[in-house]
Amino acid sequence: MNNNTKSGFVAIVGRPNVGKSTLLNTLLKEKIAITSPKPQTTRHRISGILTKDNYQIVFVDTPGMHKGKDLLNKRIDKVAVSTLKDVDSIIFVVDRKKGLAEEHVINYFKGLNIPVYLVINKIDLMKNKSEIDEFIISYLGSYEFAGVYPISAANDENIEFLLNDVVKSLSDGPFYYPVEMKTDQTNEKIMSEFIREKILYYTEEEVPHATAVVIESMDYNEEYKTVDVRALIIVERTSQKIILIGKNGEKIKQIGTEARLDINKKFGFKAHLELWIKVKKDWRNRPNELLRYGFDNE
Ligand SMILES: Nc1nc2c(ncn2[C@@H]2O[C@H](COP(=O)(O)OP(=O)(O)OP(=O)(O)O)[C@@H](O)[C@H]2O)c(=O)[nH]1
Repeated sequence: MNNNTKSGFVAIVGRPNVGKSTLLNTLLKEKIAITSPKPQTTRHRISGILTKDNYQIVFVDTPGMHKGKDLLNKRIDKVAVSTLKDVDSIIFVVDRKKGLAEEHVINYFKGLNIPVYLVINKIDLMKNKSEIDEFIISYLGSYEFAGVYPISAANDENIEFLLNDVVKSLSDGPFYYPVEMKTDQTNEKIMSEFIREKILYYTEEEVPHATAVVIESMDYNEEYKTVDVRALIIVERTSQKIILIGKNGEKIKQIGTEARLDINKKFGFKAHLELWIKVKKDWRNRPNELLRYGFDNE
């Protein structure tokens, strides 16, 4: 490490489903945040750490901000907002022209006095340059952005322009984390998120958002390079449990198999995964249950 280092915290914010977690994974060139085509995949604050010779950026991937009604959604919004007060700059990700939802997020930038980079994501889905220009124009005038970056997070397109500018706005200072560290999430958290990602992928309608996953135990065997994981999947109703189990238990088996493969790849251990499903009525509106599943007032 040299003595002229720069470092800082950068929040990635935006509406649900715009591609924040995909961008984080692309910036880090590693999967640390789960993604899915369903809105509101990310529920917690996740840090991804990018360290190069002379700089370290701690990216904070926030849950998608929107005006939700239940207690869980209110907490998620609160997490995102409190994050903004603690960072050096903000990457604001959008995937459509400005509407009320985007206004809702932009309102939180006012008075912060830090650079906000406007990222127009998913340009691979746009027809031509004039469509991209229309997007940009819809945002001009609503806030003085430090820069505008049309990108494709999924295809790793134009990311370097954004990264270069983010690096320029870092302050001189020491690194916050050891150089080899890529995330501040615990192994339990990463595993439970891998399981939740498969649930999001394989279920529809109300099931994905009525689900929480908790790792109950995790036993490593260093000699044989194996890990026994026991995970609890919480749902709100018996009908949701039945959907998750699937015909002849096929759905839960598929979820378990795919999550296990992700865990093997990430940790280099051979995982044995035991999944249990439990019904907890209305857990998303019960403060004690939220605490138990890791949704504290972080
Ligand atoms: N075509 C295309 N799809 C993308 C791109 N970036 C992300 N996506 C897709 O958009 C969906 C949402 O991506 P996420 O990264 O989970 O979005 P998010 O903003 O983190 O979502 P929340 O966790 O709900 O806040 C996924 O299906 C991604 O594959 C992109 O550049 N192009």
